[in-house]
Amino acid sequence: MSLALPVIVIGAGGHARVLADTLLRSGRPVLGFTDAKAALRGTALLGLPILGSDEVLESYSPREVELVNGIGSIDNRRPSVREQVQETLRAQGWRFARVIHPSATLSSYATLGDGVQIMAGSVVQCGAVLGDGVIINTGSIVEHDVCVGDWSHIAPGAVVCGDVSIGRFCHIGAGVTVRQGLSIGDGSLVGLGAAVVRSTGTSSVLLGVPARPFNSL
Ligand SMILES: CC(=O)SCCNC(=O)CCNC(=O)[C@H](O)C(C)(C)COP(=O)(O)OP(=O)(O)OC[C@H]1O[C@@H](n2cnc3c(N)ncnc32)[C@H](O)[C@@H]1OP(=O)(O)O
Repeated sequence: MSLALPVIVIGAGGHARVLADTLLRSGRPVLGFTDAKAALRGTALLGLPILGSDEVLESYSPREVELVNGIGSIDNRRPSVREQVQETLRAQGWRFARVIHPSATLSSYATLGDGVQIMAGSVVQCGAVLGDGVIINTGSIVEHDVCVGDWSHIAPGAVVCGDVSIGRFCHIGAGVTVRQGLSIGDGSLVGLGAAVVRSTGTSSVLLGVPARPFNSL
């Protein structure tokens, strides 16, 4: 992957704007955003054009441009639009760039999947393994040897202590704390502010301090 290639951000919502802002701050050229809403075509965000729907990508070559997935995720619903869009475009030959904010502290001994996004002020410590499409959002902490599975989102201000294993397609809500050494199963949702003190199985919904399973969401 060439870091010098310009990028197009897929989507034009809040997450997309934060990513574009981060890319510009990193000195990466951004050509603009895609968005399916026809009315937005030709308008601008952060001084960058909304180019049109994803069909506009036909005018560009994957050899000359990379993509950034600007579609956020706020829950554990599957299939997520974020994942579907990226996998569809990847199958067409597009590469998804990683986005790492210059203020993030990222260990050289962490392992990053395709299209990982590490936002402002976050910390990822040595031995961490982040899967494809993972978001480490603003000001969150991913401690040593944590594994975060593909398409999971660590929301702003969450703290994941050492040796935790988080499955694929999980949402770890804003301000959550996860005790060291625990496992959180694939497809789980931890509501904002929770303190996770026990491991959980797949598709769990956990709320509160200490976090308890919640079955009616
Ligand atoms: C950059 C960004 O902004 S990234 C986004 C970061 N945001 C997050 O991480 C938010 C994660 N989402 C949450 O925590 C949500 O509150 C959810 C998913 C747990 C629940 O959302 P909804 O399904 O809309 O549920 P709703 O708000 O209707 O609440 C249902 C019940 O659960 C309670 N509840 C909701 N969230 C929580 C929570 N985090 N902890 C404890 N109780 C909660 C509500 O009080 C309500 O209880 P009631 O029925 O007794 O009144």
